[in-house]
Amino acid sequence: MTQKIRPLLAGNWKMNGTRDSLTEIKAIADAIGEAQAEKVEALLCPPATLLYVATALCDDSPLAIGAQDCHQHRAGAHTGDISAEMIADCFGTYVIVGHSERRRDHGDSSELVRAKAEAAHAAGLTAIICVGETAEERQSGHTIDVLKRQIEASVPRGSTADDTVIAYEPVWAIGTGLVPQEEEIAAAHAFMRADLVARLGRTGKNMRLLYGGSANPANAAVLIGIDNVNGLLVGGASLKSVDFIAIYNAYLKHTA
Ligand SMILES: O=C[C@H](O)COP(=O)(O)O
Repeated sequence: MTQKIRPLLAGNWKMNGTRDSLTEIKAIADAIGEAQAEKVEALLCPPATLLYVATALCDDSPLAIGAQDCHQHRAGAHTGDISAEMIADCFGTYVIVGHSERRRDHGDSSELVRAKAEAAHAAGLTAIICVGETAEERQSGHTIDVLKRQIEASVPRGSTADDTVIAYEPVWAIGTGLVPQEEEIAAAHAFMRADLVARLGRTGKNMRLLYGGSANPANAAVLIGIDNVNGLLVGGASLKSVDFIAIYNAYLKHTA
């Protein structure tokens, strides 16, 4: 049976944010009540330097806090990395893996992304696994092939709708102000839904599929109304509490 999917609004701060920015996190945490969060889950992924203090700030709020990447191993000689266990130890509950900026800047392959997602699951975290095509891949008509390949290689076989979220982020839409046509997003999400159902059965029906790429308060209402879009992964517009809260309120309105 397909259950009602609780949407997820996730903010990814990327390499932005210092202690001064904690006021933004606090403002978001204060704006979201338990009753609202039952309708639309909210998550912020600040840089690792703010993780622990951010979870402490959100102690009385349903705002979830997550990290932007994790190492595939539990511990060891990996200078500069953090493990999924460390994220859980800081009371983080989510981790983004396979973001295109990690794939581009650090050469994360889909196989490595799967190992990271498995590490996240082992630590009790929910993994947000990012997939998406480049501009060249879209122009050459390979969008669906790319999504198929990335999902096949990046999503662990035993994934569940509770421990895994898939984020469709066309690389060319990230931070550019460019957003795909509604039909293009709908087609990508319909493909991902069918592919996940074929791979995972009922789990695939209930897994949340986020859209990410230049989402903002002005276009959020349209994006969240697209079939099989169960949430947004927001970069730039998550840095200011007023923008993130505006998107969150648009989501609440949509679910009312
Ligand atoms: O993780 C977030 C995405 O990369 C989207 O970033 P953006 O909203 O700044 O385009």
